[in-house]
Amino acid sequence: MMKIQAQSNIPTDFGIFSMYAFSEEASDWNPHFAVVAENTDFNETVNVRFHSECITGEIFHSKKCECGQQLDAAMKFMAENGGVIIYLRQEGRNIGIINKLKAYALQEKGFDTVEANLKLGLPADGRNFDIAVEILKILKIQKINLLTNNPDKLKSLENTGIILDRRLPLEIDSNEVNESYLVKKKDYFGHLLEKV
Ligand SMILES: Nc1nc2c(ncn2[C@@H]2O[C@H](COP(=O)(O)OP(=O)(O)OP(=O)(O)O)[C@@H](O)[C@H]2O)c(=O)[nH]1
Ligand SMILES: [Zn+2]
Repeated sequence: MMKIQAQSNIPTDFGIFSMYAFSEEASDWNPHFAVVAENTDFNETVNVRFHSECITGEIFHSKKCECGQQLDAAMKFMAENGGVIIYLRQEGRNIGIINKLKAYALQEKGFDTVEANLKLGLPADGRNFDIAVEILKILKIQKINLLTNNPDKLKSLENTGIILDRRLPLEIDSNEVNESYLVKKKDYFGHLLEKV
């Protein structure tokens, strides 16, 4: 069973957060995280972001997606309003970084973000958000606002006992590279995007 393996404060440019690592085994090198802003009251409605890992976007500032900017915007929002970022080790919509780089290589040849995954024999989106729900339950969070544009994340809360108060949009302006990626998100995955 997944549980809290460790917890510590981390001072950041946005403020102080408390970082929890979750895994089944303490030896797991890729635990999921809950990153909790100061002044977050778990007994009130809690602002929450489910965020899937994106090494290219978050660490190397790739312009192919908007993940890094979304993570920064979410941290800023949580620092100002209280809340929790649940950081899921679901790199590349859960196909892993090696497969994501293979998918990017196919995208260089003209396949789009969905076609490239399918061409590799992988699902367009291999995630489910049950782990995030499990983390909310471990933290005893009952009622949330979810920062997302992704309808699947909203659906994942149905019949879980977690109450969704509001969806809070987290929309980033497109750049010259990622516009078609964002259009595909909207048209294929049904993301609630208003700027594309
Ligand atoms: N396979 C694949 N994964 C990608 C690609 N571009 C971004 N990703 C991954 O897509 C995921 C995006 O996750 P999130 O930031 O949680 O966002 P989301 O599901 O779009 O929903 P929001 O909550 O609206 O941001 C990350 O795991 C990225 O690594 C791509 O072209 N191919
Ligand atoms: Zn990304």
